[in-house]
Amino acid sequence: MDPRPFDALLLVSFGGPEKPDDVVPFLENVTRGRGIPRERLVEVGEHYFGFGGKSPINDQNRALIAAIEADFAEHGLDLPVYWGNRNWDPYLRETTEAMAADGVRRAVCFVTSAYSSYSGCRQYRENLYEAQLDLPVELAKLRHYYNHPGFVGPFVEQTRDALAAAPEGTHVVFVTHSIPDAMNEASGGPGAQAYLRQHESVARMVAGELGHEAWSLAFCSRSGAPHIPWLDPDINDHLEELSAQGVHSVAVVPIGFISDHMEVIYDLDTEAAQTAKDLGLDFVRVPTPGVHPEFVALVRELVLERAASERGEQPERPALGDLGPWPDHCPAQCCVNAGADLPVLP
Ligand SMILES: CC1=C(CCC(=O)O)c2cc3nc(cc4[nH]c(cc5[nH]c(cc1n2)c(C)c5CCC(=O)O)c(CCC(=O)O)c4C)C(CCC(=O)O)=C3C
Ligand SMILES: [Fe+2]
Repeated sequence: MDPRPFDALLLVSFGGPEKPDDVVPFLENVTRGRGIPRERLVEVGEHYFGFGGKSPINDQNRALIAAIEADFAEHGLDLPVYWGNRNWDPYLRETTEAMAADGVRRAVCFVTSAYSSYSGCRQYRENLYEAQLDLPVELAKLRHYYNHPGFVGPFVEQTRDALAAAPEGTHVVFVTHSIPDAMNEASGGPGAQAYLRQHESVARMVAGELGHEAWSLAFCSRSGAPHIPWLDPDINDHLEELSAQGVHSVAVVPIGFISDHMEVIYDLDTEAAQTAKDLGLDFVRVPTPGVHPEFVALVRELVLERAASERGEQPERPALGDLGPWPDHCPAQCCVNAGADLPVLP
């Protein structure tokens, strides 16, 4: 259990409002310079207000950190765990300042987003670059883990359980966050479409593992202006299509999310569930990894893998499916956002 050269783990996440007064400033943080229409912001604000002005994401990160600390202790891994967000308190910069004051010099970063995209990867690398600027703390971001057994395994297990309790002929709909087509094109490098390919690979793996042939991939949480193309089909349109094709039962598997974010509890559990109800479709939503022990163990395994790699060893790099393990460092033009040229963590 040798974490050297690292002396801390930093959990890096999105952040979310804790109370009604936080909602508008949070949305302003998220959308600064992102060109999101006003109507969309009002609508998304309503989703948060509908849940008491509180996002589930912060409590989920607190639970994940507690589970990681327990797992580290159980395995004799002596590494303090810190937490910093892009859009809400505790902010990344404040956390790295606290880390510097505590004497941390080299921290490994686990980001709560599993796939390649500007929003889920490069933007975090921009944030991490800024967070460590002029501080004596060096940060290292862990590789993407969408195809790690500790991420895929819980989906396989929990989809199997859901199907065992669901009617014969249940169609599996894998769901992730929609992103603009252009963001998908740029993900993983110009024209690489890593975001879509990675999700297709995970969906194929889970369905293949279960020997389940009736499945598809759909998207939720589209925002942006209507004339800009985003990945589709939208989950609600897709449910209508499935119903028209004679499907009478669906299991929705949110492979794009590591825990039950607002997108999951609103866009899937509230909105898509209502669409299914209106169509007379049986609807079950499969859990996200959350604090599943295999997922918690993934964090430790990735930390030790990267530590070994930094020490010049050649650790095993577990990866399922046909895309192979993502490298420790993203390629140079990975997930570039059109128009922006901000410095990033290597
Ligand atoms: C790929 C992706 C992930 C990665 C998956 C992951 O990290 O898990 C993610 C995570 C999240 N996104 C979140 C919330 C929001 N995202 C927004 C806007 C956007 N997201 C986008 C994509 C993604 N987003 C995009 C392309 C936009 C358009 C603006 C832009 O081009 O940047 C907006 C603005 C309003 C709206 O447009 O919806 C909000 C409020 C929360 C918190 C949820 C909670 O509170 O539980 C989380 C974890
Ligand atoms: Fe988002």
